[in-house]
Amino acid sequence: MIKIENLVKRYGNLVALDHLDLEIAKGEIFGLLGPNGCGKTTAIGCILALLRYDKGEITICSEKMTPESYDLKRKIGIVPQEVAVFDQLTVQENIDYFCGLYLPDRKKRKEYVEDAITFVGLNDYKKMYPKQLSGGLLRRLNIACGIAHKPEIIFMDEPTVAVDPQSRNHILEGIRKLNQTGATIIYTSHYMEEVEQICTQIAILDHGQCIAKGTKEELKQMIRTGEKITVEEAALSDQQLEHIRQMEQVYAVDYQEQVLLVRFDGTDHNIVKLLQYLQEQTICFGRVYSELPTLNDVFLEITGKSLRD
Ligand SMILES: Nc1ncnc2c1ncn2[C@@H]1O[C@H](COP(=O)(O)OP(=O)(O)OP(=O)(O)O)[C@@H](O)[C@H]1O
Repeated sequence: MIKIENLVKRYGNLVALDHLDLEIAKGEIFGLLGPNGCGKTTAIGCILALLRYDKGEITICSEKMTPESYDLKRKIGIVPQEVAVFDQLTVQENIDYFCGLYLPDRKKRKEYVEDAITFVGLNDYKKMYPKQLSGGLLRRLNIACGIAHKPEIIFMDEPTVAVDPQSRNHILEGIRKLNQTGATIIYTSHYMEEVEQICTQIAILDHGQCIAKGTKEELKQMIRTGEKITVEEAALSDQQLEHIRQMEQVYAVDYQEQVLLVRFDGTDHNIVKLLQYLQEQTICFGRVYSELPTLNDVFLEITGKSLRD
């Protein structure tokens, strides 16, 4: 549905997109995940022909996207990172205005605007002005303005930044529902938990390049970490740490301020083996917990740094 080939975008000397290749199939919730400044917003700007680029090819529904591609634009909804609404219009009027850019038919528009208001849960606020809304409700209005014309493809650029947990869950649930009604969603975020929660395909970006792509399961299979076990308040000698390093399936051991973190290749029986060893050595310890790899581990293993850095 969307194909990006060899895309290069420079801002002066800075290469924001460095030969980026991506393909987004119809029906996906496609996550563009990466740290701040990796090029997510720039990629969206280029796809939507809002930004000129230096090199590459972008097609949407097999058509080249240009600033004049009005038929294509009607199929697309955009929820920008910064809330972009008119302060002098009410919630309802704002949604009607944005919907009207694509849908001239007034009667149909009235119905679509009502649907959008219900969809984002702003029924009690439709006569209010943006300045009267909380940050979370404003974000919901931003979404309603982007999706009211029922687009087939929706771009959402970090829609949950600075949003309270209740609105955040409402937004994530809404994205799933939009997808279930047939929309293809392109969702950018630097929150790996959200991307894991809702995205059916994920591309991890770093320095304007796609460093890995696949489903979350596929991405996690690309890395060595199978399981991470943390043991708190454990007093260990250097020799004991060395024994743990030598244990089967262990490939990395980190020990700081009495917190032991052991990474295992596989997922089988690791906790039992580790606890057995600690007991044999009569080592006292506090809380013990096991975690499966996250998308942050994928990013960490590929780039050597954390998504949160
Ligand atoms: N108009 C601009 N002029 C110069 N540099 C820019 C401009 N817009 C973005 N950049 C730079 O290009 C790189 C990519 O920025 P971009 O906003 O696309 O990243 P992002 O992944 O969307 O980050 P964020 O999550 O912070 O929005 C960054 O280094 C940024 O500083």
